[in-house]
Amino acid sequence: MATSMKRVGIVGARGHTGAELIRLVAAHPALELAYVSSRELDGQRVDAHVAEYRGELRYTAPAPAGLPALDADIVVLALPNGKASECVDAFDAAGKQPVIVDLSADYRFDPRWYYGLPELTRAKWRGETRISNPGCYATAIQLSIAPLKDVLAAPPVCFGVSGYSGAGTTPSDKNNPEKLRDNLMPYSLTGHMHEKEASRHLGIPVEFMPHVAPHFRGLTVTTNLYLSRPYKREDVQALYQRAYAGEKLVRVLDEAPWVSRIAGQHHAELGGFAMSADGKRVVVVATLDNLLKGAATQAMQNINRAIGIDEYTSIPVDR
Ligand SMILES: NC(=O)C1=CN([C@@H]2O[C@H](COP(=O)(O)OP(=O)(O)OC[C@H]3O[C@@H](n4cnc5c(N)ncnc54)[C@H](OP(=O)(O)O)[C@@H]3O)[C@@H](O)[C@H]2O)C=CC1
Ligand SMILES: CC(=O)N[C@@H](CCC(=O)OP(=O)(O)O)C(=O)O
Repeated sequence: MATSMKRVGIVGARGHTGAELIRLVAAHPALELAYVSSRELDGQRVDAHVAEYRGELRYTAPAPAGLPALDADIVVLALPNGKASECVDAFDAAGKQPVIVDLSADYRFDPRWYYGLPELTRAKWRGETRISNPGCYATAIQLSIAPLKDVLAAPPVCFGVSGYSGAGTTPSDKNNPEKLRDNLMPYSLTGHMHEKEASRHLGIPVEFMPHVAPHFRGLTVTTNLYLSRPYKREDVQALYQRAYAGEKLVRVLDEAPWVSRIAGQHHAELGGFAMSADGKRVVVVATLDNLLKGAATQAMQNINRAIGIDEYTSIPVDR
């Protein structure tokens, strides 16, 4: 084992996002797993559940108070919403300060935490080691709106459709394949957490209407933007191309992207740019894999930056 390897602990590693993180860490040249936690899989071998991981590690189920003693350099919290603070408090109480990346919504409104959506907030990082990872829809919404946010005549309206892995593994209507068959399930049509999150971080009000669909992974956000003056389609598209020039994980397309093409991919796609006849309304379509750019891949970008290595290490970015 190379001594320069940083050790990662994943708390909530049985879940969909935890499993994706195990894959990314397994492929990483500078990271190794210190521990992966799951109450349900306690004692079982990791390689029995995540084939990409090769090693002897088994899942364990430490209580939050036991986490600091496990001595990870980086701790990823992949727990349901509302569960992060007991872990964070345990590190505070023990006087330990690993890099903590929280995948839940718990710290997305806390100014003491860095909100890590690198393509939009990279310049705001001040060396914080507490990083709040954005929500999946909130990532797609912000990437869709950011290039035009200063020329809008009204709040953007975003229609979202997610695969059901977005609803995690705790059984509910939103991840029940029986109830989703031949169905599109609307929910939280006003006031969704990601509506508040995107509004807060863009600094403008955003309206968001989520739905969940029968596919497993990948989401689409279709956003209607009213513009304060007429634009030509090529000018809008050029604005997006400029905004994301050099971004390896954001691709600006001509046509509207399809969710079926983004499953398993690490980047987000933006396209469509359908203009109204008067040039004062544009519709932008975004897709991303909610478990990757919407969660684990974005967390890996944030971890890489926090430990001072290339942001894309271990993330496949081939075109
Ligand atoms: N799924 C997605 O697309 C995205 C999810 N997120 C966020 O990431 C986090 C994880 O999501 P996801 O992987 O989908 O969730 P899952 O439901 O798939 O996994 C949750 C994990 O937490 C553990 N867990 C569940 N309940 C508790 C509890 N009460 N106390 C301690 N551990 C618990 C589970 O393991 P065990 O029960 O075995 O201990 C499991 O490992 C959530 O906050 C989610 O909002 C963010 C972006 C996208
Ligand atoms: C389909 C589905 O249910 N999706 C989840 C979003 C997943 C996510 O990013 O959640 P957090 O903001 O909690 O991290 C939802 O709408 O709550």
